[in-house]
Amino acid sequence: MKFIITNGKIVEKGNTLKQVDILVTDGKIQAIGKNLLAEVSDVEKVYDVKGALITPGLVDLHVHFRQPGFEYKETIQTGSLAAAHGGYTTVCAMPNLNPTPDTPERVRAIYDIIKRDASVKVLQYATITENLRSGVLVDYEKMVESGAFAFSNDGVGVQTAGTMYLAMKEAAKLGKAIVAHVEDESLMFGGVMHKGKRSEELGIPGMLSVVESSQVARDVLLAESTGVHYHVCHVSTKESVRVIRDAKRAGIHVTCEVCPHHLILADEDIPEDNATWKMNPPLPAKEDQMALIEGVLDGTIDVIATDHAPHAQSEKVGKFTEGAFGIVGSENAFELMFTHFVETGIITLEKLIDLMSIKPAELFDIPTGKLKVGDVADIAVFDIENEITIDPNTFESKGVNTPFVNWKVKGDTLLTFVEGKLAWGKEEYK
Ligand SMILES: NC(=O)N[C@@H](CC(=O)O)C(=O)O
Ligand SMILES: [Zn+2]
Ligand SMILES: [Zn+2]
Repeated sequence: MKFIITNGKIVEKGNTLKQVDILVTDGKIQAIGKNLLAEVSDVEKVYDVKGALITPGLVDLHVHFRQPGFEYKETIQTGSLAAAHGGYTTVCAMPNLNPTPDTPERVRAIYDIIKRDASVKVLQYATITENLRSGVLVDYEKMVESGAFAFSNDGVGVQTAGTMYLAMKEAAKLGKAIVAHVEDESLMFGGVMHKGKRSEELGIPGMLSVVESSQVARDVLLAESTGVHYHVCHVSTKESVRVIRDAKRAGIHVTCEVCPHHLILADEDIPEDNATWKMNPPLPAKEDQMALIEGVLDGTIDVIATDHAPHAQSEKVGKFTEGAFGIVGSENAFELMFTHFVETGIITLEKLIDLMSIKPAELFDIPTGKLKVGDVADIAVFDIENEITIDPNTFESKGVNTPFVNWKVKGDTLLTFVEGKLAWGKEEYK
């Protein structure tokens, strides 16, 4: 298959936009240049994107696809199509499933579904411990042999230092990362939103920041001791940012991600006691949000990940204490970040592409196209001119649980190609 994307814009080093055409042949980028249409024959399809932005396909280190076990919330098919709709070409799926991928057979069974159903490249995490909650480590070597991408107990924190230490030793031996959901359950005291002025006003049980940050502090020292690549999921507090900054200065191999919702919303934006705004970690205080932005700017925070966490509507209605933790993220992450961080001048478009595509792939050695001649054609095309309104009716995900309904954004996805195959395309391009 040979096709051309014409009249696109790419971002070059130094954040300059350049108008180009891209020629894709047999899944690879064959040429990037001007007027390619005039030079090339036997092109089977031309996508005229009329000045839209072309980026390397986005890479999401953190999604929940709910299969097996919770297919009513999402499946590998719907979740991966949602990812493609968001411009993602590679995503990493968390293991809080039923059964959890804690044996090689279970990991392989998930890859069988991925092969059959997925629209984008899906990499599956194995659990750190059997069944997430047990203190028993999985067989790290066998899990890696079966294709496990890295190790995470996302959804549940590793409660004892001893278990985390032994897990890190095993992962380090194999050169694999420990990707940590940091949550000390002994400090939860029933909290369901960030503890502060807003939780008091709303009368909702508050969660202390040390629930997260005390485990980050513990874990960076364990990472130093074991030499593992330690990656912190969904960092949300100023104390975590400070500890990670210090750990990086000390030469510890720690990386971390932040979610768009923690950068864009704070606890004071929660209008009422409604589980729409409930996620873990919770929407932080304004000063945490400022520290997260500072962390992105100074490189303490390495990447943006969505933590796409679909739930059924019936699980998200009602009060904070009643609803499930989590919001969907794949389909709006780029447009929210573009609108609230690039258009406002907080970061450059080049930096956003780095945070959402280049850096996550680099940190985890994920083979993916970077929009260079010879690379696999992992490509996303976004309309950054026209404003749209976020409407869950347009979602490919089964989950519509988002607090961003009716928000006006720019950066709507037009096309997503995975290894040269159209994974998602707006009606007019099909
Ligand atoms: N983020 C959430 O609020 N929920 C996630 C679990 C997690 O990411 O910790 C989920 O699986 O629903
Ligand atoms: Zn988590
Ligand atoms: Zn998660």
